[in-house]
Amino acid sequence: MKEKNPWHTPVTIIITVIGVIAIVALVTVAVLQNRPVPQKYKYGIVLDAGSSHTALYIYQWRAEKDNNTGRVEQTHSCKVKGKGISSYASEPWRAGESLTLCMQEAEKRVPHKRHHETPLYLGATAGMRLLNMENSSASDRVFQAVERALQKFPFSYQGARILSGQEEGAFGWVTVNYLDDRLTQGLETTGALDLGGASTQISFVSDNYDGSESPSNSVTFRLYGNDYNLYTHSFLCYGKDQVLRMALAQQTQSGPGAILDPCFHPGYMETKNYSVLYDSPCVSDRKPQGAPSIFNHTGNGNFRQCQEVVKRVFNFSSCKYSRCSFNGVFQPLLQGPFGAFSAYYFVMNFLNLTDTSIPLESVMEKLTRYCATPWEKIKLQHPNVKLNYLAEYCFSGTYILTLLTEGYNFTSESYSSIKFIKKINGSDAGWTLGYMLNLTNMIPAEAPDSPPLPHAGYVSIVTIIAFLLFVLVILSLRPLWPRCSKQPHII
Ligand SMILES: Nc1ccn([C@@H]2O[C@H](COP(=O)(O)OP(=O)(O)O)[C@@H](O)[C@H]2O)c(=O)n1
Ligand SMILES: [Ca+2]
Repeated sequence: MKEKNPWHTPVTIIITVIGVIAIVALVTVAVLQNRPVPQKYKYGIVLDAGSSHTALYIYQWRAEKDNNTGRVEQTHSCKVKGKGISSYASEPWRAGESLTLCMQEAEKRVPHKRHHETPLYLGATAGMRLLNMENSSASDRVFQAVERALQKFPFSYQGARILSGQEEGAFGWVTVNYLDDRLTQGLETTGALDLGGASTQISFVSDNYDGSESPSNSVTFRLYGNDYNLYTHSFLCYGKDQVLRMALAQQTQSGPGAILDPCFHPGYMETKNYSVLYDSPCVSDRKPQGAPSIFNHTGNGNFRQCQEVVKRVFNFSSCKYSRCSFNGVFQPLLQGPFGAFSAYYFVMNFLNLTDTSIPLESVMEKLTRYCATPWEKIKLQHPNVKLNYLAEYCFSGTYILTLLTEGYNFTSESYSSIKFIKKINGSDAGWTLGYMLNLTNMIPAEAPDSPPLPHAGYVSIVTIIAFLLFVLVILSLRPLWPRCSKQPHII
């Protein structure tokens, strides 16, 4: 005769209730914890204070993905009216004032409730490097004025500073490879060529370069679990505007008063001021003594002769390393592909020469014809281009080809591995994005753990496991189930 255990029914009920609560709790946690957050963007603003002008860039990324794969993108850019901040050395307040319009635009573009958390950076490049060398208190005053102007805005101001040449080169390289999604994939990287008005940068990874030969040219990164040993060099004074000064300064040495310049079109003639020409540390030591205050600058449009003039701004005489580019600067063996941006793009795009599948020899022939075209004809062909910019494209194109081939040792073959680019996937190529990614720690050293399952899959699996657990609990309680609860007990 079996005696009924008085605990059977209550225990079963309690365990079942606890089980159900636990399962409901588990599923709820699973659903809530891994649920995609409603889409929310974060923003960052970088001002690129270049030697010739300042530009503002706004970047945005999804808040929940900031530590994940490359999805920071440029949403807006604003070109500051007027010249670069270094040109306001004698009236610094105007440097600050010049930024106002673009900053007001940024205030409208970034959603109001994100203003306070949006970091704002200003990075200055070669124009401020030169001003700082020439007159450091003037450069301090420019920064103070800029700082005062930027702090009036509601963003999270993170400072204004001069980037080193290495930083400028390395962050340009990070930007190009980030936008191409080469870093997360561990793919072969793209070298970066940046041409500014006052300096130029070359940065690339070369397999047979370990950084020991010239440590100052070496930058190491660990990004997404991969180590990179980057070669980078910034040539101060080798931006296209300063090289033009150097080329002119060199030609005035042969006799003051007039220059017949092969880098300018036949028929071009302007009266220029020596003091303006020599007002830069890149050329100031070459100023001839007792020269007249003005000179006649006349063009004769000859690419080959222009190339000879440009070659003279490079010094190839000594190299204490295994190999050099120019001016005794170490450069390992070139390893492509390369992306060439900023003035490289603007100039080659104007000249219709961005297609590098055209052989280098044909590019040179085209430039020869362009340089030889009379100035009057050039003006008629481009009525909307400002004349002082228009006059310089023959020189700038010649400088670019000479820098690449004679300076960096690109050959007819390796020239075709260069792409002249402005944007990659909607964002401008340049140092600004890499700079911001670095300062906001948005590129992790190690590859981020990718979720093993998307959210829906995760919820389904937890639900199935919970259900199985439930069944298991119920079955395990079977021995405790009252056998014949509906039958009258037989005593
Ligand atoms: N639409 C444009 C914009 C800039 N540029 C040139 O691109 C260069 C930009 O240099 P930058 O102001 O960034 O100067 P750095 O401080 O980088 O040396 C200048 O030589 C400008 O004249 C151009 O040729 N066309
Ligand atoms: Ca620049």
